[in-house]
Amino acid sequence: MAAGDDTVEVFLLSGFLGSGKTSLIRRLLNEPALADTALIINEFGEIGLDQLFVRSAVENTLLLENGCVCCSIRGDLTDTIGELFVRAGNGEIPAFSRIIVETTGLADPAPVVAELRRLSGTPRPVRLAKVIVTVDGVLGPEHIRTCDEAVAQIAQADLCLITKADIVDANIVNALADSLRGMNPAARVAILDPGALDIASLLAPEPVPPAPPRAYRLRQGGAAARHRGVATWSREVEEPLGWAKLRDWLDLLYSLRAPNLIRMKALLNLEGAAGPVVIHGVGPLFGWPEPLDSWPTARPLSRLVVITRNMPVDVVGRSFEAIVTGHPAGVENGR
Ligand SMILES: Nc1nc2c(ncn2[C@@H]2O[C@H](COP(=O)(O)OP(=O)(O)OP(=O)(O)O)[C@@H](O)[C@H]2O)c(=O)[nH]1
Repeated sequence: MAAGDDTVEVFLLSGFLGSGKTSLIRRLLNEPALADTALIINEFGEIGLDQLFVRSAVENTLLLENGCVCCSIRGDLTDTIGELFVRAGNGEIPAFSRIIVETTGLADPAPVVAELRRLSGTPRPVRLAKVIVTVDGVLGPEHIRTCDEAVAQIAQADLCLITKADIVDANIVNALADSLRGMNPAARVAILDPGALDIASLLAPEPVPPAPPRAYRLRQGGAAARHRGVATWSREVEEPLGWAKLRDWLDLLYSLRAPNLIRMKALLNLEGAAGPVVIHGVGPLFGWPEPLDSWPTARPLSRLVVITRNMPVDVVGRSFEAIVTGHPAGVENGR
């Protein structure tokens, strides 16, 4: 917020599925300097998980549900920002001076930017401060090559932030940075430091763009509202799940369908585990299961989300029921 000004700054955080948006938010919200931040999370799929992973900000967090902010729920963002003001006014949530909006990993930020610029009538002025786009240091080049959504996000960025530089060769990161500068010369390109966060640099206004963005062509003619071939399967399970069966299911899914699996995330209530366990799949890559200290849900509960492209999503649900829960194949449990 500028000195002497009660303007609320909005930071729009976009970036392809699994590129590190939620991880960055978790780090940002651990910073005392950002305590006065409200968070709006938009997730693809019917069961949201990210809000559970951002525990420290939970009281200041609102979800944008029912679809992707760039296509199906335009206008809802305006309403959600209004709701933040109402809740802060009622004392239901702490006062805030900045808002971070996390889009889905498939969102085209352009219509969201347009909506934020049109925003009026709020109790305090609201101003879009900048668009930050996370770019996956490992899979970014592949996303740029194959996914219009990733290209549209980079094109809208004021700041492109390369993540996962801690697990990629520096030459690959530098080549990715060069290609981002080529795609959007108006954006600053930075590499996210896996150690200390440079908050000032992340949140500071970006300098005047050195050159207008170069025209670029999307392979399918645009990203917003298209998300072609994308489908989501999500499932909640009350009873604890067996890790061996889950692993068998994941092995089967990933050995047969890896190219079609663009994102998988799960909060798991595993038999014999002391607490919740989180697993992430980003493209064909799978991370180690990560234990959480405590349940972010009211009671232990597994939540799984799988996002696919160009594959019938019922395959995911049927194989899950057959291998993991033992319910007969074809029972409609997925949502
Ligand atoms: N090594 C490493 N892993 C990272 C980094 N950032 C994110 N990850 C991992 O990448 C996976 C996906 O990270 P998220 O933060 O959930 O990605 P996201 O962009 O919020 O994902 P969606 O909400 O599905 O779009 C997780 O396993 C993270 O731990 C990073 O800078 N370095």
